[in-house]
Amino acid sequence: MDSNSLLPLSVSIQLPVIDFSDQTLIPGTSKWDKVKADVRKALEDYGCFEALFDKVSVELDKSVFEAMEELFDLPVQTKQRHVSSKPFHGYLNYNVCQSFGISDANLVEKVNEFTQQLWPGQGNKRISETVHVYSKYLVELDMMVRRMIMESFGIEKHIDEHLDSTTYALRMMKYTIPPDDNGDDEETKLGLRSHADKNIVTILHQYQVDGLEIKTKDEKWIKVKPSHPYSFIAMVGDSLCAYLNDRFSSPYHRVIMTAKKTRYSTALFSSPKSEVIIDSPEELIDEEHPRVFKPFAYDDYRAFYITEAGRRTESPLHDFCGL
Ligand SMILES: O=C(O)CCC(=O)C(=O)O
Ligand SMILES: [Fe+2]
Repeated sequence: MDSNSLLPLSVSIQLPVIDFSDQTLIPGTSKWDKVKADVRKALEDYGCFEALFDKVSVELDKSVFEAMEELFDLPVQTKQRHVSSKPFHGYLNYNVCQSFGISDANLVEKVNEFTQQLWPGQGNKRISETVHVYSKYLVELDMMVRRMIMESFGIEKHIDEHLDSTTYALRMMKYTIPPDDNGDDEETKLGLRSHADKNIVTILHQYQVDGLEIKTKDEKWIKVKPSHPYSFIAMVGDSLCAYLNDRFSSPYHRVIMTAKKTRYSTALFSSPKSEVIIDSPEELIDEEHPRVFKPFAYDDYRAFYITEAGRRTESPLHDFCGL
């Protein structure tokens, strides 16, 4: 059940912490294989894990934070100039959460288009560079994780095609402090409602202020307490679960604003390109693992998700394309 309205008590436990910082972490090494086994186990157990990744330096992290402060401080009419035809991209403002969703944030010209929308004529070179470099590093992390996942299932021959089948978007989010709630109305602390991501992999990062919660397989909400201020949460989305013939489940997660502090976060999403049909490789289909989903296009799945039926169901993926 999607328990938005009930907000049961959550517990603090540590997600598995996996270190991607090592420069010698390269495919084919024993270190790589060890990390790969940890990734597989964590994703089977939780659908997500905490990643340490020092390519994003303390300075870069600070620049991203400052860029977000500057962007969200712009007048609302300016922020609304960032528009997109894609759902959940562009500038959004819903309840306590505002967000900028930048398509193809790993491509410098696309980030420039974003800052040109906000500062017509001149753009903002500093913010463009910050967003672009940050996104490029997070893409590296996403690619390592996906490569490891595919190797762990013995589907190496599909890696290049799979990595090439996605695009990347960066979402920057600001959650303001919810209005006072008379103490017992938990629902007013909801920053982002419970959902599972629809894409391939999401790399989340929160700035100092906690709030992310993840639902475990036994239906307990875990408050995510990163072990390190610069770590990331890597999480699988429905499209990857479908591609892997249901070997992983995408975790339900939400944001609860209990800290009474403004919260900033970022999310890098890898998502299937529009023309790609998501279809499990035949290596993952056998007697023990019969085919679970019909092949589908991501855009059609997203279109289903924003319908009333898609929003209401607890298992949109199964309802949309389950066999
Ligand atoms: O702000 C966060 O930590 C979570 C964001 C999220 O789950 C999303 O954008 O899909
Ligand atoms: Fe999410």
